[in-house]
Amino acid sequence: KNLKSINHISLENAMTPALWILLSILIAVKALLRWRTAVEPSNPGAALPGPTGLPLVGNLLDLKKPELPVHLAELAKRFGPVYRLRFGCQTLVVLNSTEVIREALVRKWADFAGRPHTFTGEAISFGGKDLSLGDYTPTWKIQRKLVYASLQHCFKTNLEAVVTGEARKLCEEFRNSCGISLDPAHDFSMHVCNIICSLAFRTTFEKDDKDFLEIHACLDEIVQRWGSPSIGALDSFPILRKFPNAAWKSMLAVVQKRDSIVRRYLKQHKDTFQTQEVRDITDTLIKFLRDKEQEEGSSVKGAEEFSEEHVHMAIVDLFVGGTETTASWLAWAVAFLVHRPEVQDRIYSEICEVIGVERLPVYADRDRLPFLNATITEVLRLRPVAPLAIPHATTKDTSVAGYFIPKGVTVIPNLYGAHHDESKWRDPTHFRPERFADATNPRKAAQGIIPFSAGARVCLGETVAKVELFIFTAFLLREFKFLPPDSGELPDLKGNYGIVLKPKPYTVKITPRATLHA
Ligand code: HEM
Repeated sequence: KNLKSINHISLENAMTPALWILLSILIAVKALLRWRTAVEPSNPGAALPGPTGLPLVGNLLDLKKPELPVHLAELAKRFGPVYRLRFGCQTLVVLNSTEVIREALVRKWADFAGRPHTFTGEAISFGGKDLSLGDYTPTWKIQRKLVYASLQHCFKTNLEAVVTGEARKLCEEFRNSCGISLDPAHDFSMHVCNIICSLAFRTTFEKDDKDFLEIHACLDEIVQRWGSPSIGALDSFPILRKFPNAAWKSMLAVVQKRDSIVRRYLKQHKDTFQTQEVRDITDTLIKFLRDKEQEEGSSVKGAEEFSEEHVHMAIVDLFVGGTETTASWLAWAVAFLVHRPEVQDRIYSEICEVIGVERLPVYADRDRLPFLNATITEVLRLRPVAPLAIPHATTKDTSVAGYFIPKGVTVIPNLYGAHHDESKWRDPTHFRPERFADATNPRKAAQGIIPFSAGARVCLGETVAKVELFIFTAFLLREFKFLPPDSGELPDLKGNYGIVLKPKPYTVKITPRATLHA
């Protein structure tokens, strides 16, 4: 009867402002209830503290902050070292201290070894066949073991020679540019990329090589775009995938270009690492796993799914992981050293005293150069180049610091936050290598940082990176002094916070130290 009478009321009369308000409230409440059930199917992180979010978009405003790791560290001052954020249909748990990160990633490593399945991640990696973005599956374990075994093989056979060769070439180039104000970022990228190229393809790029510029531009663009909000939103708000997205379309075009370059390289360098050696190692590894599992009476999990695409993506990962990170670290090291020339002088004196001028530094010298090591550690602390690591996902219901964390939740280890924890570090924002050099136990002090993350997903290139950081820094500071450019402008130490934390472009003047014999 009521409905009938409503039918007789004209639309204009019915839609009075009061009715509009009532309807809007009803829609908002319904959306809020729906959103809550979607985000917390079993009311998981209810006990976890965290900032209040807006309906539907949750903590989007927090996650859009330009200096995200810094902002997340600020939130930890209010909510403690473990808290949650909500974003669309996702709940994120942020870990902000060395203790909670180690508890999760080391003590409960298997619980936190997963990666979130994202629409964008799967689209750029042949459906998740990626080493760094792939979830914790039996096939992923084979992929990781394979790459680890290959890198260990390189490490034992020719890593130091390859790194030394590139450090020598870099010094030669800087020698030719002495007295000129220049931006060293491009040179760092090229020589570090050449290390990966030497290891993977047994070939190197020449300066300004077209292929190098192309692959570098592709990977740089993918890393930059992937961190952008317009692409990130596709993972959190599935509805947006139905609408045209120019940024996503052009990112897919770059991914295609990346794949065609890598494919071309895989074809061109048939008899090197990624083909014969990788296949040999894969075969040996799978045979080993088969034998082992046959003994135990079950088949090798994941071996059937292992494909060429897993090798392809592993090579892409080595390029991305191995170029952007180390090159950015070198650029940060020089930027900080220009601000503190007396640190450069102290390292130079240490090298002269321990190694002398007759021979070149070798990796075995590292324990005898404590101040150089302290400087490397301090740059890793202040500017962890992967400040939020790569998002992890819980593989089962678990807990951190007593808080319940359900299966399938995205976990962000804020390495930057852990390295700037005021309860741990005095003057955490200041560049002071002395904090490690003058510590009673410098080795123990250095254990307070986790720039390579930890546990099942610890950086696969950590050993390679450590050789690179030591050899490059020792070679450069033994031969040159880095000064502000003629304009006198010091490098900006704030940086651009993307997936990789890079310094803003700057220029320096490189001057030779003294006549060296080696
Ligand atoms: C200063 C240098 C470097 C730093 C600070 C660094 C740091 C990191 C961090 C924080 C992660 C994420 C770990 C996690 O998700 O918890 C990572 C992952 C990774 N890194 Fe590095 N990295 C560096 C250099 C390298 C190099 C030289 C390579 C290759 C030769 C490399 C290859 C990788 C790979 C393949 C992964 C993915 C591992 C996985 O998901 O299992 N990295 N790195």
